[in-house]
Amino acid sequence: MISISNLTKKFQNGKGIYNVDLSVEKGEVMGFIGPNGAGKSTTIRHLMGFMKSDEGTATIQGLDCFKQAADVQKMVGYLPGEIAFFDGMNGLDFLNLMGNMRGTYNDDYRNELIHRFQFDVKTPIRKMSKGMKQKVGIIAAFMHRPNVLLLDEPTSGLDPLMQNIFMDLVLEHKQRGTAILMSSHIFSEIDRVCDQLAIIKDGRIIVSSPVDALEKKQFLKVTVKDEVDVEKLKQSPLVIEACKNGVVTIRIEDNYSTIFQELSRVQVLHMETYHEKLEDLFINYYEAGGQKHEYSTL
Ligand SMILES: Nc1ncnc2c1ncn2[C@@H]1O[C@H](COP(=O)(O)OP(=O)(O)OP(=O)(O)O)[C@@H](O)[C@H]1O
Repeated sequence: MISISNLTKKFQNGKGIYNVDLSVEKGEVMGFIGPNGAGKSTTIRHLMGFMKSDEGTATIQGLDCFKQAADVQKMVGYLPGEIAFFDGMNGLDFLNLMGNMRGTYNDDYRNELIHRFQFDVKTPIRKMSKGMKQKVGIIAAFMHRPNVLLLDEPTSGLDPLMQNIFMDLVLEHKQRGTAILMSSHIFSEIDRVCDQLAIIKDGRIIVSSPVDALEKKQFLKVTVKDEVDVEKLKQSPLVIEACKNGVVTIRIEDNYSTIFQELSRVQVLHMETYHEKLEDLFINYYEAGGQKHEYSTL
């Protein structure tokens, strides 16, 4: 439904996006992450037809995002990173304006969303907090039940309760077959709702993978009695990820028998398991430019 092929846009300052390939199918949520200035919003703006690429194509449901921008913009639910509001409007005025621009109305669903987000539509936009403005943007993006949603940092400014309501909403739309591309800096949110993940850095996609396929390592942190025990473990066939102050971090790789065998040779004072979080995995990519860090002996 969302398809980007070899998309390249070079700004005069040398920044931009290069050879970006992405596709999001019906009923799929793709998390789009990367450091500040990596090119997430630029990619999403091409999908909305706001920018003409130097090379490559972006299509949504078969429509060319630049050449058929008006049709794309009517169809898609778009939440920009920063929403531009007109002066003097309240929330309801803005939602009405968006409905009129699209020419599609679903008042029952719009009211349901207003209720779910506990949003006071009468508040003038100039008096709204950042979170309230974000709620207006979310309702505007979802209220026509689009087949495609492009969400640029959607939970920015939302409190944890509202973040939960938002994620439930994303899961509901995914269930009904919506294709969703969502940029985010929040790893727990990606873990919870996304099927696919793309990491962009310096304008280039460095990882594109189903979230399930990302290898999340598991570790055993063992506190041993003394340096002699530490040395014994270092000399063993176990994969030692780190050693610090008598705490040895061992990578678990379905080698439980070996682990128990080797631990029986040392005096264990304390032991706990630890799962690598999605966040740890990403930080490695962010810092290493696509090269995963290997061992670190602290
Ligand atoms: N119109 C423009 N003219 C020149 N440079 C631009 C323009 N738009 C974006 N850039 C630059 O392109 C790069 C990518 O910006 P973009 O806004 O896409 O990043 P991002 O990944 O969305 O970042 P963030 O997480 O901070 O929102 C940045 O270096 C930005 O300064």
